[in-house]
Amino acid sequence: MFEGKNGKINSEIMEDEIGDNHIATTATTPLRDDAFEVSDTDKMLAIEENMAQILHTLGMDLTDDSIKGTPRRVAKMFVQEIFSGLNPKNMPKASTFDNNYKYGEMLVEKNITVYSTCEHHLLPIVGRAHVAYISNGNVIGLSKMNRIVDYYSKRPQVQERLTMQIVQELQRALNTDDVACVIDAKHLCVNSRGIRDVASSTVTSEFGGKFKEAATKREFLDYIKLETSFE
Ligand SMILES: Nc1nc2c(ncn2[C@@H]2O[C@H](COP(=O)(O)OP(=O)(O)OP(=O)(O)O)[C@@H](O)[C@H]2O)c(=O)[nH]1
Ligand SMILES: [Zn+2]
Repeated sequence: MFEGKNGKINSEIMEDEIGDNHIATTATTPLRDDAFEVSDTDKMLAIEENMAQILHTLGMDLTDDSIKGTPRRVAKMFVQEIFSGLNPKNMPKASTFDNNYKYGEMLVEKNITVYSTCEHHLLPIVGRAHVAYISNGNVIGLSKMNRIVDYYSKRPQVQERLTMQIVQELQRALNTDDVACVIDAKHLCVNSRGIRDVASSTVTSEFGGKFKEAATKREFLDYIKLETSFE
């Protein structure tokens, strides 16, 4: 289930396999069919070579002490850090438990830090995700929600797809449609170059199941407005 198949990975494949269970798979990362045929080590070697070529083309002296390690550093950072969510081996285990205490209200995990990378310019996307679900018999470890956000963030992304992938993965893990996500993030490609609007941020949302209903949506949006401070 962790093999690439028609450019889809991990949960995207599983989503297809459970067929008409609940949601349509729409938010898939565009990957080549042979994306998993090259090892991480070989990917890093190829990226290092290409990055050295880019810096050389820009006129940089790659024998300089300060930048001679840069191609390798960038390759390692791409594969093992900022794009590590492309490798299904890094998919967090979404441990779920029975809802023994019969908690029946929504659970909101808010202010989850998002560090992602815009796939159009390869510049950072930095912001907050707010995720909620209503249990259908299962509950999930709180930190797993943060980990799922982090995993899908560590891909070249557009914010719309990131928002939908988080919801889809939680719907799969919790076996319910009743999941929602709002992301508010700054795109450095908008803030620091191009239009250079440093003030603007982008809000995206995905509301599944009961969260499409006005009262439930309102309750979620009200919770995420709470200013929590424990200092
Ligand atoms: N929908 C969407 N667009 C994004 C996201 N991140 C970056 N973009 C936009 O992608 C677009 C790419 O447009 P292009 O015209 O091809 O690129 P560009 O010439 O660099 O555009 P400017 O940024 O306007 O200078 C830009 O408008 C970006 O702001 C995202 O997460 N979602
Ligand atoms: Zn961009």
